[in-house]
Amino acid sequence: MFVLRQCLTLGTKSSVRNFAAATNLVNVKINEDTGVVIMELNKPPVNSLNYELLEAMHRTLVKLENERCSGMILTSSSPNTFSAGLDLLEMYKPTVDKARKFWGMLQNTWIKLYSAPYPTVAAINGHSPAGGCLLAMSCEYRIMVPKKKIGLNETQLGIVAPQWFQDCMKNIIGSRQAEKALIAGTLFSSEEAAKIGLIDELATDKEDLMKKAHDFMDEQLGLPPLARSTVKIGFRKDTLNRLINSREVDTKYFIDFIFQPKVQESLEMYLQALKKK
Ligand SMILES: CCCCCCCCCCC/C=C/C(=O)SCCNC(=O)CCNC(=O)[C@H](O)C(C)(C)COP(=O)(O)OP(=O)(O)OC[C@H]1O[C@@H](n2cnc3c(N)ncnc32)[C@H](O)[C@@H]1OP(=O)(O)O
Repeated sequence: MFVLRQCLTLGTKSSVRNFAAATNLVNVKINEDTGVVIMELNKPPVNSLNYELLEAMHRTLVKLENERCSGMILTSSSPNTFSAGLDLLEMYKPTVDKARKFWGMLQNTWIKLYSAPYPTVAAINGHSPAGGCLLAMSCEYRIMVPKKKIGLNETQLGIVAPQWFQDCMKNIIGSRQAEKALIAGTLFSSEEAAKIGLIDELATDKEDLMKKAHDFMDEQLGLPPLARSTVKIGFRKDTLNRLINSREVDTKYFIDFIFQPKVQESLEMYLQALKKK
């Protein structure tokens, strides 16, 4: 398998097909021999998750259900950032309809990614705060380049990581560590994240990152797929059902929360600080 993959990546046998996407917000390539898909987020400069990017991801995940997808590696085309998390402009002075549509698409995308039956790896090639961390945590395995930041930092911005974001973290690093990290809104360095198990492996550089992601994929492809996915979904179903059974309430929390004047003030100040950087 390793030799086959090397041949493919070195281009001696080109069986990698671009996956026709309706937008260029995600680049999707499928290796027709192995069925492994690379989904690269491509919304410069920092892959902030707005409605359009989430919709492109969601559409891809739906499409993959009908393709011979054996596994998916999620990464980013940005040189420095995996994803900057939710697009703050979606939460700053939106209309109720726009905010509702945005949140619904975030929920849709997360449900698809978290419940994907095939193996999923986050190849985290840059910073991954808040919603970026959620995407990474929704994959089964996380590998990260050195000296970047990852975590659910919402508290530091005066907002709150929703229950399902929190559940994902708890499932990975345990309740005590998650409680501390969520209350403080900690952004961990890649090295710290590896120590507490928020990421599974540290890569030395981007090349090593993709090699390690393919290595993990090769291991998983050696397992009986039905048994593999049944165990995966068994572990994830409580977290999934908690959101699926309360989507409307979760949306109402979001809307009520972001329309508070204090929250809008915090968002405005944070956006200004980011622009001034
Ligand atoms: C009872 C229960 C109640 C529940 C209620 C729920 C309430 C709401 C829940 C909301 C959950 C929120 C989740 C989120 O994901 S919020 C977003 C958090 N993200 C961040 O804090 C990251 C911010 N960005 C950065 O720190 C840096 O940009 C980064 C380290 C990622 C990259 O740094 P770099 O130096 O490379 O790039 P710049 O900072 O110069 O940024 C480039 C431009 O991009 C703009 N930018 C950055 N991040 C965002 C973003 N998240 N959204 C929109 N725009 C962003 C930045 O302003 C720069 O723009 P300009 O080029 O125009 O200056």
